[in-house]
Amino acid sequence: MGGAQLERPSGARPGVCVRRSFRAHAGDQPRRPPGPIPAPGTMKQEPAAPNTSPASQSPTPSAQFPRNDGDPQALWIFGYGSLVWRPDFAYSDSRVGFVRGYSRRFWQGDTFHRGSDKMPGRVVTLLEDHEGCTWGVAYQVQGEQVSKALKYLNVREAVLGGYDTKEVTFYPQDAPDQPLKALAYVATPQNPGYLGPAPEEAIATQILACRGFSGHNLEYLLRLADFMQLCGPQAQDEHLAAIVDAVGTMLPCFCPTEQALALV
Ligand SMILES: N[C@@H](CCC(=O)N[C@@H](CS)C(=O)NCC(=O)O)C(=O)O
Repeated sequence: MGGAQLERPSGARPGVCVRRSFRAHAGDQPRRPPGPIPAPGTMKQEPAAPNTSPASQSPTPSAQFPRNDGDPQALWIFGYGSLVWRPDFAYSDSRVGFVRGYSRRFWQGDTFHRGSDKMPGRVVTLLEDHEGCTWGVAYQVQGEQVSKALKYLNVREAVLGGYDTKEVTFYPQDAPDQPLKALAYVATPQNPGYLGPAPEEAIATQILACRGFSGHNLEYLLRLADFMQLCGPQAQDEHLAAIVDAVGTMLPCFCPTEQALALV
């Protein structure tokens, strides 16, 4: 099942989360992710099944069950990496928006989905950052969707990915004055797959070289860059853009010129 089929945002956005202070990168140039890659599949939205109490849900590894007004039995799940384009669980509603106080970093190793034991790929996690802002998609699950989603994500994110759960405050892009409590999957430095910081050029090299059961690590990077492009110019992620930039610089080395391909 595909992931986010997001409508390209139109016009100015009421909900803007812009860094309070721009941290220039050495040799910083205006950067743009590459042109759009084939859009991900359509989102799967199903009518919610009758409510079941969250107490009967499979336990989340650590965060409490974030409750919101309205339907306290519903759960919002915040995705900021592959969940943005491939949630692969049934949900009732979805919103594009952001969380404050976190920055997204390609600092988590992945030996299953986008890498192997010998060549771990790099996927994203959230880094606590007072000035940070991370854009993504929040999915609302209700009724029996809750236990199914948590059970699925526990395997995909926690067991296979090393992620733990954390409660975050999500600001919908079109209603930032009505924030929602949501569950996010975050890879902390204590998990065995954590790789931590590296120069963005080194991260780009690793991404170009790795693939796993869910596909190439480059697809993971470019689908995320495509999502950020859809969010509009106010959604900045300098770390992501720097890695995409570095990949663009290196790709010619991986793509022989016509001359090199000329038959002798
Ligand atoms: N928890 C983040 C990152 C999730 C993520 O990328 N997790 C990896 C596990 S290592 C995954 O599910 N990959 C599936 C894929 O690459 O298609 C999110 O909310 O999107």
